[in-house]
Amino acid sequence: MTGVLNGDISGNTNRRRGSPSPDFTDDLTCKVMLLGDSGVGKTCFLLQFKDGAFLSGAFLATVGIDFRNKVISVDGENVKLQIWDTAGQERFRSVTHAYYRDAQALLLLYDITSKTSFQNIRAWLTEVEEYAHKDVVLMLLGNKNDVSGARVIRKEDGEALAKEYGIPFLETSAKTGMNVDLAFTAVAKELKQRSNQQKDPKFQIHTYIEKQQVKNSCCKYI
Ligand SMILES: Nc1nc2c(ncn2[C@@H]2O[C@H](COP(=O)(O)OP(=O)(O)OP(=O)(O)O)[C@@H](O)[C@H]2O)c(=O)[nH]1
Repeated sequence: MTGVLNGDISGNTNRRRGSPSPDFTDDLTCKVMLLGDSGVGKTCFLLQFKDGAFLSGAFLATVGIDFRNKVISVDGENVKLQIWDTAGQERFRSVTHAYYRDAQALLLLYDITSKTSFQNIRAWLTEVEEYAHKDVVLMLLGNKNDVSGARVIRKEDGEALAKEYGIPFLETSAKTGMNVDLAFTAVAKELKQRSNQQKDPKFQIHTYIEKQQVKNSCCKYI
């Protein structure tokens, strides 16, 4: 929705290019990239997480790539998420490819009201395989789950596709905020765990997401 065309705006001038490892300064810094077709809701998803706000109204496609930072507390430690919002439009693809290599996590979004955006997920995963680091943390997100009347992709279809690729899956809504924090927290926990294996070696992103979803659905009825 917003957008600037940036060069290296990471601020991490001393990082080796191509390394997927999180940075170790005072806090852990992790680069997370949002991917998916134009209009699936990447910018709104980021703004909901960053500011707790939803921008409805006219849709303005992202130009190139944009980023926002947010520090969250994970198990008592600060994790700085540097979140890159990419343009979904095909014409910016060569710009965004250049950034894949530095990302430690990729959130791949489709729109549950758009069959094309779901069908294109396989193509996005091929790009991920080609341009991202092999150890990147990946998550599939079916966004716009608030628009139940216009749904064309069943939750089971999203789950099945994610299972086929062995990646975690969530349905989300950038409008209501449903599972937005959970997606980023799960990624931050996974990256933190990778940075310090001894502390919580048993952490499993799939299990964490499943447990949190059960917890959230139980809380609705309390
Ligand atoms: N109902 C509903 N609408 C959403 C949601 N997320 C985004 N939208 C709407 O979908 C449209 C596209 O959202 P954006 O966030 O700009 O999409 P994008 O993926 O960033 O698009 P590009 O920048 O072109 O890649 C906007 O009109 C948003 O208001 C959601 O969760 N629910």
